[in-house]
Amino acid sequence: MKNAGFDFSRVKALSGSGQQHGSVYWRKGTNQVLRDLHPGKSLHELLKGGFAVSDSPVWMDSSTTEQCQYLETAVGGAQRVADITGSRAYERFTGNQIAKIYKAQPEKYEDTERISLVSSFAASLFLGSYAAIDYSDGSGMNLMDIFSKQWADSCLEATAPHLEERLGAPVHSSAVLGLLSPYHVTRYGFPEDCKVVAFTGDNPGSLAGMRLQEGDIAVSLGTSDTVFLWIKEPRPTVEGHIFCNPVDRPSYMALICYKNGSLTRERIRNKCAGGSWEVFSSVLRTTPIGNDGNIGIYFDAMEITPSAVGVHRFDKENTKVAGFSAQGEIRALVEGQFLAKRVHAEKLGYKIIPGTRVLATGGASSNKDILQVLSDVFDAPVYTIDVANSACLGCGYRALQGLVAESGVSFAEAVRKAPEPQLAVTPTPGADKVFAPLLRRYAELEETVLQESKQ
Ligand SMILES: Nc1ncnc2c1ncn2[C@@H]1O[C@H](COP(=O)(O)OP(=O)(O)O)[C@@H](O)[C@H]1O
Ligand SMILES: O=C(CO)[C@@H](O)[C@H](O)COP(=O)(O)O
Repeated sequence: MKNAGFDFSRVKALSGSGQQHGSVYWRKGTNQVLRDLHPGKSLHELLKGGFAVSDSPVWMDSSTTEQCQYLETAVGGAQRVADITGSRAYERFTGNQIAKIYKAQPEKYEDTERISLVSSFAASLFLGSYAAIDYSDGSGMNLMDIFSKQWADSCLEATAPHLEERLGAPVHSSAVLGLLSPYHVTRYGFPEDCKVVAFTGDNPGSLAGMRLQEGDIAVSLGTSDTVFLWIKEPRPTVEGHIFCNPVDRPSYMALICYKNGSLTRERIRNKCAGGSWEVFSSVLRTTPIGNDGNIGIYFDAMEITPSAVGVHRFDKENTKVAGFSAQGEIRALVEGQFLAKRVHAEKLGYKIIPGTRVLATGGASSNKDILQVLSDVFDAPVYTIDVANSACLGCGYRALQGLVAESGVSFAEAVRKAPEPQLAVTPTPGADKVFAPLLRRYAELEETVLQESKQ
């Protein structure tokens, strides 16, 4: 940005977002290094000795089943963990990752002064000291009570010793953390009074960027696929997650995450469409809605929702088949992925009503033919915003909100001049009748696959 001539002197506040659940382990003494950053040197050079753990775990890690089982047993069961933290114990959630590091590498845990999420790590670089974790991203750790918004003692105790001091107190997501570090003021020409607003997770950032309203459903088609909703009265269950809402303090967001998103679409594109999104799209345009009753469930990697693995194909009689034609495979994949999302969102209490909008974001939301299937399965219009990177845009909006939040201005008022989402596609007439029986069948077939996976 500096090379491109960006005028940093006009920046009043900044915020940001990071991939959820990942964790960074700062070595003892590094807070002082952050305070004394020399503007003549790069951050890479200054901080290269600053980490107790060199390979930070990210959300795709699923090696902590043992820690999850321990947490659920210690706290009183899966539903009890969900009642407190918004989610039952999940492998990628940060608390379980911390527990594994404590067990496998106790000397590294001992050498850790502070544990950040990816979001609060990035905020720390701008703040020039350890930045607090915000309530919304903090909800993805299996450590925070999402109702009292404090770390939950029972979860801390089951995770690792002296953890609270390594986490620091969480803050609300529009909190001003402090002024930008002098390092950036000198190096880039930011004003001295530029404020750093709490950073948050990529999905909460997207909720802000899409300006989600109650009643909307957002579908993010990034590396992971996620579905999220704005909710007022959360009832955590053992499926899906409840996070604190990043833009409205009394509200919450529900989130369902799928590991087999774009990477699985890319695999089928490579196998059945010669590696071309154009060919993949043309197949979606020319194959029949409902795929002649054929349904596919594609879990290349162990799925999160539900916890099952493998590729499962069924014909219109629900009989397992070994394969589909290349065209049938592409349609089965995309329809199956969206049938799953609607079935799971409805299980969480979501109702598709007249006026429902589906807001799509993430890399694959640039593909109109994929969005058409989404619209047909949900029987609702799909909207997109100008930029696919809604998490980033949302954090620009949240920086603005942070400047005015203390004077009681709501997020909606703060961003009222921002462009509205644009209508991308509407449902194909008659698609609702095709998908009504397929939704029931998908739910039953998924249950069968889940039971088989448990054997
Ligand atoms: N035209 C397209 N059709 C379908 N998927 C696409 C298209 N262009 C990009 N993608 C997918 O978008 C994904 C990246 O999305 P992005 O939101 O940038 O990821 P992340 O969630 O990691 O930030 C890629 O994995 C790619 O498969
Ligand atoms: O684990 C989750 C949400 O709970 C993921 O959605 C991550 O937040 C990262 O997603 P990508 O940006 O890699 O799609």
